Amino acid sequence: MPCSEMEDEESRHYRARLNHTFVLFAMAGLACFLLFDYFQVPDAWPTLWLGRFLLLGVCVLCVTLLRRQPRRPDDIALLGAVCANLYFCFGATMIQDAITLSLWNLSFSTSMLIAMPAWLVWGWRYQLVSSLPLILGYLPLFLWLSPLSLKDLAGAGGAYMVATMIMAPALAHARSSTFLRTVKLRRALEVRNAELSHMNQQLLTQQHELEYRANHDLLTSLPNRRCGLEFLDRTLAASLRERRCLSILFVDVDRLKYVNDTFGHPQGDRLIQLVAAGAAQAAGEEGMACRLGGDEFLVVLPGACDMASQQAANQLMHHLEAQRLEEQIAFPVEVSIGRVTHDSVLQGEISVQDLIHIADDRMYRQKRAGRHAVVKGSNQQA
Ligand SMILES: Nc1nc2c(ncn2[C@@H]2O[C@H](COP(=O)(O)OP(=O)(O)OP(=O)(O)O)[C@@H](O)[C@H]2O)c(=O)[nH]1
Repeated sequence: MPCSEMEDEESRHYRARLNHTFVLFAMAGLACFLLFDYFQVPDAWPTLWLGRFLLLGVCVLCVTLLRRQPRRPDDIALLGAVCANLYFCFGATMIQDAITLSLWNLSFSTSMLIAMPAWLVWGWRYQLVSSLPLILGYLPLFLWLSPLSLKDLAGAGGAYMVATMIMAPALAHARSSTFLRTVKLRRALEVRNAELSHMNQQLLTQQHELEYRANHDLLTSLPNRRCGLEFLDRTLAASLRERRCLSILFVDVDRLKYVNDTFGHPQGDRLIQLVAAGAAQAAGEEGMACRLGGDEFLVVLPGACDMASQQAANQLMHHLEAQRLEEQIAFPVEVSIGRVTHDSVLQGEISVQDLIHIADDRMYRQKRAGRHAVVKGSNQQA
């Protein structure tokens, strides 16, 4: 829905609500003045009451129509206001004394001056149309039907009434333009807020993507070197503190260059991905496998002593062999693994660098010894 239409829609709903409240208030006011008619205009109260009840009927009709969310709620309120002002003109002609006429005039003028601009959001034209019966009808009717003179009328709030008729449209205009400006600003604010939250969402998505890229290797989706070493650092510290075992596997793909050169780089990539999947599986739920770079991987096994780490290494080798057979891969899917287990109870402190260095060394020893195997042991066996 275009912005301007939404603005109209919102403004209309708001106007309908205000008009509805205003008519209810007007009804309460009309009912309260029944006693005024009875005591202050004893000769004509039945006629005034008849008029008041007719007017209350019109108000009920207005309320009913306003509740149906009409397209032009101001027109309905205008109908009520015109009828009320007509009644006011006729009622004034039935009053016999100047004091009561003053009260009558003041009550209506005040409601026009204060109540209407306070409750309704009318442009000056509507306000003017509503006042037309007063402007055009009051004086002729008064001169024709009232027993009082023009002098009495002048002393009974006549000047105040004239001032009211001039000021009411001006007040209505000021109120209406402020209201429309507020609606427009609120709508603009909502649109801007929606844009900002959309942009925020996009930024969050981008931030997550950047975080992922900063911590992961895109070819294998494994954590990258930095992330893996951070994990090892934390895990080693926890193992030393809790006096638990910790094992790592330094995994290097065998003959990747040969696979690249003979079967092409995509197959080389595939080999790397196969090893990565195997390493992740061997790491299990508690551990972590990361790609250190090129064809090197690190598997961190928290809590794994010698036997468990040997099992993990074997699991990796078997996984690769099984994959090769299952997918009928023509090139070798093999790795050399340098395995280190550190038992903090028996061996005390060790640094991450030393741990990796030992594992790396063992892996190279295996390479030199003919590849595709695990060099095993605790770090003291190095
Ligand atoms: N396809 C592919 N090749 C890579 C990637 N990263 C590194 N390489 C290649 O992997 C090869 C690694 O060579 P080497 O270190 O000699 O290792 P190798 O050929 O596996 O030999 P050994 O480790 O001795 O068995 C190099 O030719 C690199 O260009 C990669 O992401 N994809």
